[in-house]
Amino acid sequence: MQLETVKDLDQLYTRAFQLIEEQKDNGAKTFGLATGGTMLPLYERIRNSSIDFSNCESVNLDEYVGLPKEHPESYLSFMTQQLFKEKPFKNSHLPNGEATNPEEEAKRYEELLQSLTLDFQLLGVGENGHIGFNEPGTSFDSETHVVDLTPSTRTANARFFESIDEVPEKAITMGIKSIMRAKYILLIAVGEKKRDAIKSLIDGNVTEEVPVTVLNNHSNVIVLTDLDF
Ligand SMILES: N[C@@H]1[C@@H](O)[C@H](O)[C@@H](COP(=O)(O)O)O[C@@H]1O
Repeated sequence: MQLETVKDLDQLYTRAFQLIEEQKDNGAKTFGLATGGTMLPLYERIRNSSIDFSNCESVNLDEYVGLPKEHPESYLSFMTQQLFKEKPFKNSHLPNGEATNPEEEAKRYEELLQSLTLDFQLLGVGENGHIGFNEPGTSFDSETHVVDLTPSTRTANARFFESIDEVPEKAITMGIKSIMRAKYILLIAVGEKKRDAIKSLIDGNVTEEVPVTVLNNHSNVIVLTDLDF
């Protein structure tokens, strides 16, 4: 794992953009994308650049279950607004959170992922160390599945909704194993709230209790953060 601390956020996102561009120039065709506040300045950078993804595919990590696609906080809406509208990919895939049978949908999404080669995966991290929506305790062998969101994750994400009651209770997420198949992973962690999660990652004690620590088992990970350790 390569850790890069960049104090200045403007420089941090410039570096993140540069790493994505480098991957694309090196032939990456399938990009795993992430949502969350951390990604907003990065997507803005991409929107304002001349990078062209029209020959690439994207797959997103996760989607809320039961939130209408057109809800502004669905991850499909987030991605459309922040990226796809201005920077379309040849195909963009997200789990369908409105599927009548979410378990079947998770299976379909996993099969789709396995039919692609995930060249690159962008990751944020939850305050409790979750990646995608793989909450603490998720098996490292997990593939795409339906999850019950923890109270701490629902509380953290409540800032995007009118009230916590509106935050969905379930989501479909790529599993830890699905994420670990990516050839190259870029994790971005900004702000003190992410300190405990990144500290656990750096300490190297790999445990399912802190999902992000699994990245110690991957040979091609870069962690970009504004935190000093
Ligand atoms: N499912 C997403 C994660 O993929 C993301 O990493 C996390 C952190 O979000 P933020 O960047 O807003 O802190 O939020 C959500 O739970």
